[in-house]
Amino acid sequence: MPVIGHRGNFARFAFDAVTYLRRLHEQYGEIASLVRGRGDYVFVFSPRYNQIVLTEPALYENLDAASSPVRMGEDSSLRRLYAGLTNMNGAQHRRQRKLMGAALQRRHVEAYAPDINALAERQFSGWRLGQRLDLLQEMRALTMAVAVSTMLGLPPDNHGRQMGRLLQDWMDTVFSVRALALPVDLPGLPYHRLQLLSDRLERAVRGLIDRRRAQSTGTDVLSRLIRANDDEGRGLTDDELIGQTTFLFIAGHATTASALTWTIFLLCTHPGIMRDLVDELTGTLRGDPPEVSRLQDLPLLDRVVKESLRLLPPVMWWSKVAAGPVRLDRYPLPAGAHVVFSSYITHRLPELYRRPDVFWPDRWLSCDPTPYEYLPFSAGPRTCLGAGFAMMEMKLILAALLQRWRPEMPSGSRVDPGGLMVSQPKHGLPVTLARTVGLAPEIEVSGSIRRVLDLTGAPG
Ligand code: HEM
Repeated sequence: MPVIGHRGNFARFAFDAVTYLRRLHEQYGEIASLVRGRGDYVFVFSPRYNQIVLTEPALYENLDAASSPVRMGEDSSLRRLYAGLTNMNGAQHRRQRKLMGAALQRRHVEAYAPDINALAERQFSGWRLGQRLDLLQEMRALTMAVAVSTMLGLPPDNHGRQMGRLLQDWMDTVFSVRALALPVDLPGLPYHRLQLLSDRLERAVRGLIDRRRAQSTGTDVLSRLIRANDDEGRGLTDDELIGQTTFLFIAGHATTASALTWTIFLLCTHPGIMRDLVDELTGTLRGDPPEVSRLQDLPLLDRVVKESLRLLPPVMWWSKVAAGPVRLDRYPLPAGAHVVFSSYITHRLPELYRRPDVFWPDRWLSCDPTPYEYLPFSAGPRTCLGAGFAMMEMKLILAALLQRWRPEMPSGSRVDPGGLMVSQPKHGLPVTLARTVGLAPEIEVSGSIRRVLDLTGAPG
């Protein structure tokens, strides 16, 4: 671009990632770079390239403190809070992933189902017929309550809510463009606020770790992490626990809230599928909260969730960094090159998914993609450790919500996908609550969602 050069491309990507990625893919195909002739920012879109980038974590690493755009001091609270599993590599990552994997084993995760059901019930029983609410806000509040309860062992009110707000505030600030653009620690500037917030959050998380250590029997993820030991009998240090606790909270709740919101949006715009799903839920569960063992009796719910994560994946793109000079297929890339891959684009390749822009849960009756063709949770040795948790949480919440309420969007609602990395409707999702019986009306939606969603109906 004139004057601003490649920074212009970067800004276009940052302001509207989906449109930018779509254009790049349409124009250049399965691989493209941010700047013609330079390999320091590269975008890949096909399963073949996804596989190359995701199977060799020693060559394509995750962004750590050194490669992160966030500036942080060597011995700072910000650096310790930032040291979550996703921001480390090599032996350190392998060791800590094993310990986290032990804490997030399936049987431990499934034991959280009654807590999730109770929190969902509490939220949905407070709603009133005809009430208007923003479903995105509601889903955020609910997934945050689930995160503070299951990850940290805190009650959803008072202390839990305060801790949740502090974590959320830190997360919003650390990834804010203003704090990134001007990393100067002077009173009044956003970066200074980030330092103060980091000190406060670190003190709060340390206090929580001390209390959980003293209890020694907790079943929340933090308590299990504290008790986890590697082959040599070594557990995580307090500093390591601070990074992992913060990351687990961040990883777990905004993503799941986004996925739930998009799923409800897709159901509102497809009343026939909503009706079939409500029939399946009420026919099987008869109004009861779903026990985890009954989820296997809800095949349409499974297809709806899978299809929603295909069409509107919460994490639209993710990136890796070349550990040294590498050859990506026939292209030489310098050390430190960023390689962005996008589930969003891969999930819309017509050679993999027929009529890719259509919400069509029944495609999953016969569709069986490889992990590099369907990757809402990434793929390979660094795939999301909470995928099982997220799938269970989404299904439990949807089953509880749709047995009680039918959210209806006002016809003509404007929906624009937004969010830099975690996708969500820019202006929330305003809905009115109707009774679950009967068929929802057909509605028209406007906004840029129309460019990425084909509402003409599933193939016959
Ligand atoms: C719909 C919800 C979620 C989505 C879409 C999602 C997606 C992702 C993605 C794309 C990654 C990056 C993987 C990579 O580096 O290649 C990731 C990593 C991770 N996620 Fe999730 N996630 C979700 C929910 C959760 C939950 C609920 C938890 C915790 C209970 C969780 C824990 C993690 C962890 C620990 C990692 C780091 C793995 C590693 O670096 O080895 N995620 N997730």
